[in-house]
Amino acid sequence: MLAVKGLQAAYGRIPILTGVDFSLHEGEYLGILGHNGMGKTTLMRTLMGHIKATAGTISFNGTDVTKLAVHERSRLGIGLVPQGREIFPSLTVYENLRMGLASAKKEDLSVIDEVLTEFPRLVRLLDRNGGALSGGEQQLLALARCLCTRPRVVLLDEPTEGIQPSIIEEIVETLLRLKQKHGIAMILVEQNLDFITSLSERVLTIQKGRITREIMPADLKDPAAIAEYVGMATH
Ligand SMILES: Nc1ncnc2c1ncn2[C@@H]1O[C@H](COP(=O)(O)OP(=O)(O)OP(=O)(O)O)[C@@H](O)[C@H]1O
Repeated sequence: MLAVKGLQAAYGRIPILTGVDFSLHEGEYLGILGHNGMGKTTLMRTLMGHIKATAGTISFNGTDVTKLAVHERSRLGIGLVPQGREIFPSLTVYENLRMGLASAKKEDLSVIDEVLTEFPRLVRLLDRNGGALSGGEQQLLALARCLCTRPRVVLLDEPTEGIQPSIIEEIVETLLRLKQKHGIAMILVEQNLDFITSLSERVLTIQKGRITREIMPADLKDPAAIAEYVGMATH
């Protein structure tokens, strides 16, 4: 579904992605684990088109999207839930969801109702300002807003950052439901080992802007082994 080959990206003259290679299968949940500053967010933003690739290719369902604009990738079915969530704090939950329709050719409000069936917690909060939600509720809103673009692959950047464990559980359940019911594929970038292992079918590790290891599904049952591979503490 997604094939990334030799992908490079930089901030000015500073290279950050130094040759990323991986592929994602239809409907797959793929985890990417890495320490701070290893290039996870840069990778997600380059896949979405917010950062220009300096070399390499990104192909999505057979189309080369490497040079396409963000809205064009969005229309093809790539969606990003950014790190930090980027909720509009002074807009209501409903208005935030409506922003998710902005890249569509024609605004179809029924998409919001459809998406909300998977987010019962948000239905009770539709008139509340985004800024008055908890971190976990904002994360659910950011995910729901992304789904309003009707993506076939969602790029989810550090969704558990600063979020209470009880709502992390709800995010996990929501993501599993999306996979089972809608077959959406997902790339999950995380530092939370438990979260990533409970959702992913495969996990890749990233170090200094390149993929260094693929952790097989059998190994995902042993978080201690994974922690050792990536030199991380279990959460
Ligand atoms: N706008 C920018 N200008 C210059 N350098 C940047 C910029 N954004 C990030 N960097 C640098 O690029 C490197 C990779 O950053 P990136 O945010 O992709 O890492 P990350 O793996 O997502 O880290 P984290 O887990 O802390 O979010 C870091 O060294 C960071 O300081």
